[in-house]
Amino acid sequence: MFSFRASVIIRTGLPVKRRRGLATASFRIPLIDFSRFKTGSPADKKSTATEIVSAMKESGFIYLSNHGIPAPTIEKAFTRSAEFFRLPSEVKDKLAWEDPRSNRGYVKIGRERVTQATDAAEIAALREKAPDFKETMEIGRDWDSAWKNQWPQATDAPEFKETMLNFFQTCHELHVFVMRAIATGLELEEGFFDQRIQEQCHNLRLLSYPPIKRALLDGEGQARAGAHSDYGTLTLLFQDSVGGLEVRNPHTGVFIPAIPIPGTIVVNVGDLLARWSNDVLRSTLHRVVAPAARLLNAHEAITPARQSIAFFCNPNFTAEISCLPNCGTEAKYLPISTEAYIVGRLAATYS
Ligand SMILES: O=C(O)CCC(=O)C(=O)O
Ligand SMILES: [Fe+2]
Repeated sequence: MFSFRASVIIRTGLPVKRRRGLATASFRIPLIDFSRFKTGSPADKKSTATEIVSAMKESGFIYLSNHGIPAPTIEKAFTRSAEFFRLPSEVKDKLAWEDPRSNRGYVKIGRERVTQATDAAEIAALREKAPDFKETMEIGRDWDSAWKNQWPQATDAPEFKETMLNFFQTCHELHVFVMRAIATGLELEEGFFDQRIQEQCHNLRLLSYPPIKRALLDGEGQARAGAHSDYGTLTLLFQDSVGGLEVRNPHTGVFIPAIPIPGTIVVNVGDLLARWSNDVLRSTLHRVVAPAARLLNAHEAITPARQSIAFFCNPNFTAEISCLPNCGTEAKYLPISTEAYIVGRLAATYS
């Protein structure tokens, strides 16, 4: 599955005019060996944390290698996810996503339109004109007292539930480590975030981008997933070898491919962590476009199917998100609870 050639750093090298002269806008998504933080010497640990935080200040995106999640665990999650999406529509539709407060269930193609627009009418018009060409399955913590996951029957999707619950837990644990690295890199106490993220208010999203005719993706504003930022602290993104994820260089506005690198996880900062850090850390726009299409015949081309899994990490829903220490002297934003922020964003993007 993960068979693409690896490349470590992406640079656009485009010149950009800054207030004080001309600078080269290099845009990097660095590849960071996370074992140096988890098991390295104190000096290795500190330098890795600093490297992560500087990348999160600059591009908001990193590739993490040696992250500790075994390849077979990821492969199993991809296999079970693919099996789920192959179920008949009638079966999946019975598990439909219903409420942004729950944010659980199956989202069929066209129901979500990720965007930076905030006006509900504008988003509805975009969804009508250029919906996202993807279907997703959203999974939350399974022990929530108010909201229940929408599990398929075990007879329809054997081992789906167990696999996804294990994967959820595994991703949560990695998230805790990455947040420790961020705390260290921000010169906070290493465990600063631990108590603020332990309730696992996260969202595991399985994504399936079906093969589609190239012509359908050629419309204005049309992408497999429109340009957007994520909402929470961090996103852990697992992608197959097809490609299509692009990240916007904030200095030039140019989107550049975040090509799949075998064995790595793409980690990006979400809006809530950017807000928490008073915009010291950057939540960067990204999108999914269709990779090169295969010709069906002389007139039509088809893009290959793509699969990815995003683990959207959130602080505890009741956590108050207000300017972190060491992130400027003046808070740019009013304090807000995680829940108020996330539910507000989700309510605007779904039909
Ligand atoms: O599928 C991908 O590679 C990215 C998906 C994504 O950015 C999202 O769901 O927020
Ligand atoms: Fe995203």
